[in-house]
Amino acid sequence: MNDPKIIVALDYPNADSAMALVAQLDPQLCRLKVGKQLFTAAGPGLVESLANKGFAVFLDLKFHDIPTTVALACKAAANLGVWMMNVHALGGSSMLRAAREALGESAQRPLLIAVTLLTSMSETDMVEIGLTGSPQDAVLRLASLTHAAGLDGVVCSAQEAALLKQTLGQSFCLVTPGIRPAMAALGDQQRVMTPVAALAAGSDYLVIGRPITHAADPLKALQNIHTEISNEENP
Ligand SMILES: O=C(O)c1cc(=O)[nH]c(=O)n1[C@@H]1O[C@H](COP(=O)(O)O)[C@@H](O)[C@H]1O
Repeated sequence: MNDPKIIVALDYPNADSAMALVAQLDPQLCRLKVGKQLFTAAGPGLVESLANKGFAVFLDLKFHDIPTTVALACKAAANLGVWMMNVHALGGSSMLRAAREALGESAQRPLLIAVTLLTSMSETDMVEIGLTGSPQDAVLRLASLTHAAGLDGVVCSAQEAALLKQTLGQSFCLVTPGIRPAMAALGDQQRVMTPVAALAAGSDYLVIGRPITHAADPLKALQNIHTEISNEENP
């Protein structure tokens, strides 16, 4: 498979534990996501070494700050050779545009996406922070803002994927965490979907962490999901 749909979330406390998993994985089968925990513990050197091993790396640091700071952070991330990075759409239009402009127009630039509403958030959580309307309303509003600012796509729940593809077009990239194979534990995720259902709904890439990294046999868990997806795509 040349365009792996699965992004394995490397939510590990240090480089050694992350690399122990990565040693079992194949860049033809999955991409990798480095988030706040691992990046803070292991630093940019780890990101570069994953990229040098041939993995497409999604640097998930969810930048959210004043426009100039975010633009400079995006430039620094691009210099690490990542495939994709993200910012928070809640940072607003000026921040989103500054982030996008910082990456320039080269064909080799990383994809830039924005987090809409975290998949861990329920309607009750939204009310607490003053967001009115349904999760779908908030995601559509933030994704439209992101689209208008010229970004490549959003992170959203697969539950919102069909609506976003319909409204913002097929080429707007949808990256969906909150993926749970049937019977898997939900953990802190609220708005979840199975891998096959998420792709059918319009997800372009599936971010999967604990169902793979906490499995007794992580490689087998990845292969099982991969097979399930491939069977659905090529029946
Ligand atoms: O930006 C993300 O990747 C992200 C956004 C979001 O709304 N929800 C979400 O779960 N994530 C990330 O996706 C991964 C999900 O991991 P699991 O819940 O273990 O599959 C974690 O690394 C989260 O940081």
